[in-house]
Amino acid sequence: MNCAADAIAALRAGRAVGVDSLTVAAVETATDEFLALVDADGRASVLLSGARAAALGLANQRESASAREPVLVQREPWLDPGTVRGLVDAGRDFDRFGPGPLRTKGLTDPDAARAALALARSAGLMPALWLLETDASVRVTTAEATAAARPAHVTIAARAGLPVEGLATKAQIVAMRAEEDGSEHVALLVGAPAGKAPLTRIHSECLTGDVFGSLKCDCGPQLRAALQLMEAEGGGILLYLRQEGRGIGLANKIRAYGLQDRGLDTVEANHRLGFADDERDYALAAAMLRALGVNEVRLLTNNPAKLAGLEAQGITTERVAHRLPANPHNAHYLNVKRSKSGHLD
Ligand SMILES: Nc1nc2c(ncn2[C@@H]2O[C@H](COP(=O)(O)OP(=O)(O)OP(=O)(O)O)[C@@H](O)[C@H]2O)c(=O)[nH]1
Ligand SMILES: [Zn+2]
Repeated sequence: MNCAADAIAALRAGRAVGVDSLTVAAVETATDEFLALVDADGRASVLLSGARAAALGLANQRESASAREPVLVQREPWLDPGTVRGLVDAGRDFDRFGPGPLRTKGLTDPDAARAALALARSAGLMPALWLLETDASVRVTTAEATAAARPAHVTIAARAGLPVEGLATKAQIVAMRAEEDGSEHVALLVGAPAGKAPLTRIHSECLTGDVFGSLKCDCGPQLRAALQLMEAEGGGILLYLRQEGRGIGLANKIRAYGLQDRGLDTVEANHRLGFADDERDYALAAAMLRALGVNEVRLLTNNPAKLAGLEAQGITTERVAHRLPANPHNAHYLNVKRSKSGHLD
């Protein structure tokens, strides 16, 4: 039984989840009816990520608080569920002055709190949770929830041939499942990836760019160019990781786009939502390569974190630059990635 997958589904469905000593429910999905049942007298406090607390000006209220540490907001009589939903939603920051004054309080189990927030991110929800005083039927341990946020073990679920538009070479698609959270990821083997270090691309899911051709990023052109380069070499490996929005999930990425419409850049928008600039991790990519019998790659990327991430997992990695021409919509985004996120030229 995969407890973390159960817990992720429960958070999405607006139900309570136990993470060791804590019981939480997502602010985004818990309804008034549910809260009336589990928190009849309105005592549940509100757990925020450190980054979101910082955006609300709350991070420095306690000695130990830093942008990375979870922060617990004390419940006040005027802090009704609707007000809390507005407070945790960064898209509402521009509408009005926030309610207040808010006060933080100490956490009894910061590790479980951090793990519970990681679970909300795995569920693709805002990083904001009700801290309830009831029991939950779905329970995970801090260790299970933490591992689910950074899956590192895969099993091959299925494989088949796949004809791909624009490729004369045969491709094979291999579906893999992460053991920690049950998430599904894909490897596309183009031609015959031969030699000791095959040409490889680690591609993070971008529904808007990959499928709809969004011009806000460079994902679609990078994906297609990578396949062409692999074909030209006679073979290569594309790992398609379900790390939408640099690991914050689809709805949160679209929230980030909404904030970018208001003038924030790609990094500022993630912080305002309560996330780190980049929530991805590449242990899973390394595990997928190992499952394919590959220990050494030439990696198409401009992102040093991908190189470091694979090297840290013992995959020997050489970089092959992968820069595509900018367009008027993504030029600023690509500049910010270079100046703030350390992307290489
Ligand atoms: N949170 C967030 N995610 C974004 C944004 N734009 C694109 N993404 C996501 O960023 C990921 C791709 O990251 P990139 O930085 O383009 O590329 P990279 O994978 O880090 O590095 P390269 O290997 O050099 O392409 C995908 O998961 C996209 O969904 C944005 O403005 N905000
Ligand atoms: Zn993209």
